[in-house]
Amino acid sequence: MQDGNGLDHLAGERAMAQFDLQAMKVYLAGGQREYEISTKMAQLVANDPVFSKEDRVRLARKDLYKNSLRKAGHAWKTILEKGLSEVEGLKLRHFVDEPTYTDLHWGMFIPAIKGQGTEEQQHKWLPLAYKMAIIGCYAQTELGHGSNVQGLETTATFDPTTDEFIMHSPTVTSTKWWPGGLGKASTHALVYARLITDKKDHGIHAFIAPIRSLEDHTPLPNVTVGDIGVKFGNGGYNTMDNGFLRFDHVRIPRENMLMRLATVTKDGKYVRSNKPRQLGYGAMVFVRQGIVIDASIYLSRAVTIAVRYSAVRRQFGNKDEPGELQVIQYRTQQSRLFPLLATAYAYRAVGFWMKSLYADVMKRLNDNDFSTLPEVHACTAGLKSITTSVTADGIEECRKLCGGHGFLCASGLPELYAAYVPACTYEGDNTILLLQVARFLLKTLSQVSKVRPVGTAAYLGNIKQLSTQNCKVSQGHDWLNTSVLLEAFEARSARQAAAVALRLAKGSGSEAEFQENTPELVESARAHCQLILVSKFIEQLQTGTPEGIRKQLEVLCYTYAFSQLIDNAGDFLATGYVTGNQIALAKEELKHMFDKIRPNAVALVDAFDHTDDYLGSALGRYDGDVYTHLYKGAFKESLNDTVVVDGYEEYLKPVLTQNLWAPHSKL
Ligand SMILES: CCCCCCCCCCCCCCCCCCCCC/C=C/C(=O)SCCNC(=O)CCNC(=O)[C@H](O)C(C)(C)COP(=O)(O)OP(=O)(O)OC[C@H]1O[C@@H](n2cnc3c(N)ncnc32)[C@H](O)[C@@H]1OP(=O)(O)O
Ligand SMILES: Cc1cc2nc3c(=O)[nH]c(=O)nc-3n(C[C@H](O)[C@H](O)[C@H](O)COP(=O)(O)OP(=O)(O)OC[C@H]3O[C@@H](n4cnc5c(N)ncnc54)[C@H](O)[C@@H]3O)c2cc1C
Repeated sequence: MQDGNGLDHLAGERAMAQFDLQAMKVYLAGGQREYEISTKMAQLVANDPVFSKEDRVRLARKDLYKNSLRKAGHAWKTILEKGLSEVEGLKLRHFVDEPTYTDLHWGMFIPAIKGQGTEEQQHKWLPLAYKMAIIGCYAQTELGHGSNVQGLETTATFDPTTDEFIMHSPTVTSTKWWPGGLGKASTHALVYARLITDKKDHGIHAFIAPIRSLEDHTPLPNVTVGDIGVKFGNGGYNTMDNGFLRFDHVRIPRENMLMRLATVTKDGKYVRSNKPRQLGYGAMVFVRQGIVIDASIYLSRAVTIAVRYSAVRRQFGNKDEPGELQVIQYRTQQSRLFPLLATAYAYRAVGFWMKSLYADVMKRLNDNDFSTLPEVHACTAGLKSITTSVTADGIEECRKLCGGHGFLCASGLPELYAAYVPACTYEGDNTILLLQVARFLLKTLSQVSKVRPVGTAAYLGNIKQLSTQNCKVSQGHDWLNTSVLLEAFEARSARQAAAVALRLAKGSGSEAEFQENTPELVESARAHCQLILVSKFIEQLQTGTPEGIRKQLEVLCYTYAFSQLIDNAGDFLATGYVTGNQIALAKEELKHMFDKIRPNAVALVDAFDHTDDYLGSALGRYDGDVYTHLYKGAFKESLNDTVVVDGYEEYLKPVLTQNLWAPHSKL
């Protein structure tokens, strides 16, 4: 056993680092100011006992939820008392590190009002929401429909005699089901419902419905509301009160319909604005763009745990070296772990770019320029899908990389997975979102001779060239030319999209044919998104990365790109752009990259700057003192509260003392 005397068991690893760690920390934080805020908020949370994460996986649901309410209330009080800025508040929430009702209030309720409310409505609702005098949630999904938003059943029928909407849940399947914060905390719900005026159905619109009394928090008359039940895993997403909601002819004022995109007048006339109705999905675009950086953060946590532990853990050995080998020395461990490390870096770089993409589209929308909206939708939907799927799988892979100890909650990995994996479903099921990207690609290709594709789809403008010329790589180091690398990803994506588009074009255009081709459409969407990820990672590196970290970032970028190339070799080969030999050369280059990462691995995860408090992992501790803390941790287990277990007298003793076995027994 190691000594547990506060020594840095990873000091030798850290001494090998070949880059400027501090500069990397600042880069990953998004700048010096962000880095300072992050450090300050991490300490603030770690030093406040109310925010302790201890025992989260052992608490019963009621206690877990109450504790989460306590933390959220305390966080809000801290924000007000310390006068924290918006960025500081967001960081504070980040380090508190558990899903709670305030996420939906700030993350979806408020953005939806901003995006879909008129100025007058914003003036009415936003001040109340900003001071949290009301708590809002985002009630879109129903028991019967989530992905198919147009299929929602809740109705909002206008009654001109009273100037009100009647909110109603006509069927069991129309029950709102899943909205976070709805179950127990919210006073108001942003409800997506079918607007009906004069017996005419105008489709889905957004309404603000009060659901609980502001006096005593009881549900308002004819509102049935509650929590939907325990979810996957211990702790994890169970701190959130995902809820159900039914309306029985509940009346709300006409002004509670968000009317920026469409209006209902006092006399019941329905008037559409000239803005695209897709702006009604704006809150989803907002959250999806933020999910990419979140993916990087979650993946980096799992990778930090797995890298540090792999440097501490020793198994077997060889004739050439004394003692057992660190498991990080094994090529198979490296080939599973280092691409995930590189992926966490890639998603960070792309996440920064997504923020600028989102800022750009918002600016354009304010100027009534809707031209980039389809591309931004495809981008946010696609990257949300890819990054969450890879991250969820990556956390699970890191658990396996930590062997048996990874399966213990003390590793921090089971809870991390439980908290993260719903990201593959919420904000749009990942397959549904890839199909949206595929539709965008088909549309872009169908117009390519008339409309020059822009932004992330610009390469489709070169479809002829990309479809005819082949990869020029003849030696391994040819792959280190980023233009060559990018062209491979462009050609593979363009060819996959063109192949499925051609097949569809030859058909009758029926929905059945489209359905038949959805697996290929999803693959082509994935190829397009992988291209975006590789190209934006490269682009970010080429725009002013500090000298002290550039080399390492380049290594990570190649590692990411080569592992994508190899993992998807079947697709690359099938398009005919690359040969088997070229893939083999990329494999060799990837191994060279692993050799470059190896001495820097621990420092590269240190650069994510996750505190021990935030990681909550005995395996991922900064000092690497894994075994002492696993051992100490066992004594916190409630089964060990007594030496002789509760239940011994009733259930164990009889087994041990009554001789129930009989010779004729079949046992
Ligand atoms: C500790 C406490 C601290 C306290 C202190 C407070 C401090 C502050 C804390 C702040 C915290 C903030 C954190 C924020 C994080 C937020 C966390 C969020 C957690 C997540 C919870 C989950 C929420 C949800 O899941 S909400 C529900 C999401 N639902 C979906 O995503 C449904 C998926 N379905 C769809 O998106 C659509 O229906 C779709 C895309 C399938 C299309 O359906 P369709 O019906 O076939 O198509 P249609 O609607 O007719 O449209 C076709 C047309 O429109 C284009 N389109 C579609 N979508 C969009 C879009 N989003 N934008 C633009 N365009 C779009 C589509 O491409 C078609 O175009 P054309 O082909 O050109 O016609
Ligand atoms: C933790 C969590 C929090 C959530 N929070 C909220 C919230 O705050 N507010 C809110 O409104 N909602 C929320 N949701 C709901 C969430 O947005 C939906 O669950 C999500 O959009 C997926 O929809 P669905 O459940 O209807 O899945 P379904 O669409 O029923 O998907 C089931 C399966 O069918 C497949 N499928 C469906 N349609 C097609 C198709 N056309 N082609 C091919 N395959 C298809 C899907 O890929 C999937 O594999 C939350 C969900 C979770 C898990």
